Amino acid sequence: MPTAVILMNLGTPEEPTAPAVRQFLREFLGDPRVVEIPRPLWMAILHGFVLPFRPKRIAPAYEEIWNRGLDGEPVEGSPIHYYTRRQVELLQARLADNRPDITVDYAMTYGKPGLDSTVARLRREGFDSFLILPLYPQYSATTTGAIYDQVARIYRTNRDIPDISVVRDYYRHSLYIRALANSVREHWETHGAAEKLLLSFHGIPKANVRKGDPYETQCRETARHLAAELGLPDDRWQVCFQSRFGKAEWLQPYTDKTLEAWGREGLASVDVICPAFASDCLETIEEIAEENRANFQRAGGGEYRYIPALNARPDHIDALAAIIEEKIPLAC
Ligand SMILES: C=CC1=C(C)c2cc3[nH]c(cc4nc(cc5[nH]c(cc1n2)c(C)c5CCC(=O)O)C(CCC(=O)O)=C4C)c(C)c3C=C
Ligand SMILES: [Fe+2]
Ligand SMILES: [Fe+2]
Repeated sequence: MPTAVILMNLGTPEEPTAPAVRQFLREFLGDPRVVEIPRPLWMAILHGFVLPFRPKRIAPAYEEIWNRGLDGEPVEGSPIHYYTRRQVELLQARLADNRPDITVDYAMTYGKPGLDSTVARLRREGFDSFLILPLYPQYSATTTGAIYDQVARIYRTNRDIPDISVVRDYYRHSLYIRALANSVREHWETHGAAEKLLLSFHGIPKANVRKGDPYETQCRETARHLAAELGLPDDRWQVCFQSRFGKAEWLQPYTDKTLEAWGREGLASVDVICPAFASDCLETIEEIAEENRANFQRAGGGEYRYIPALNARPDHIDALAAIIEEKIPLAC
């Protein structure tokens, strides 16, 4: 049976302007999976304090990365959108020979194109079987959980329900770990290995983990597998969590505080990798490759090198293809 694979990523504003960022944040931060503060209180905060101010502050950061990836690499539009589309093209080409039964497409959890409209279009094209591959190696209710909600909405609003399955996580898939390890080794071959490897994962509130979100465990396991694959001793690497939002306590140690402390201690060099991001985006390019570099060096640190996300690397495409083929066995 022909199956449509839908890669899903977080999403991004339509353009790098305050109104477009506001529209994106309204949808994203309005999702109860993302912010679990009681609804009436959060709606008052979101509409009274966040949406009037944050878009104006964040739009210039989007402007910085728009049409430019890492080190000014030319990309079209927002990097997360660009790399997700590249992954679709490369996966389709990679699967073309062996798996003509599989078509690859994409959707964003927030912003465009949405899952509803992508599934509706593919159904008009004749697909009734779907595999959704969230580009989040580590499951969190705040990301992958939100995608399950959108699938549930499709079930709820269709009479003739399509067959949809979702890849819950792939944080310990051997080809994902191998692709991460290859990217670090290649980086070391070019630049030499830094004193420390910092593995920076997107954070979530600590309370979410206390209530049962397995994200932290999966991040720490990813890190252990990667360090083992690299043969890196425990004193050479550290897990941290970035992109804290709001006043509540998030997973620790925080990436920015750790880098500032290492800078103050005079660390001569650090390599930084972000294994939770399948594609470079605002949070890796602007926050990690630029802002945290400046903070580390201002505090007294030495060389700071960001190792790009797996993006369009052939070994990343191989890993995604293997995950898909394991979920959609060839019909005999
Ligand atoms: C407010 C709560 C947030 C949670 C929880 C959260 C979890 C989370 N996010 C990602 C991946 C990405 N987040 C990105 C941007 C982003 N994230 C938040 C907030 C939370 N994220 C905000 C408000 C923003 C927008 C930028 C800003 O205003 O600071 C992005 C980048 C999107 C882009 O356009 O490039 C990604 C990717 C993960 C993996 C995760 C939990 C595991
Ligand atoms: Fe986020
Ligand atoms: Fe950020």
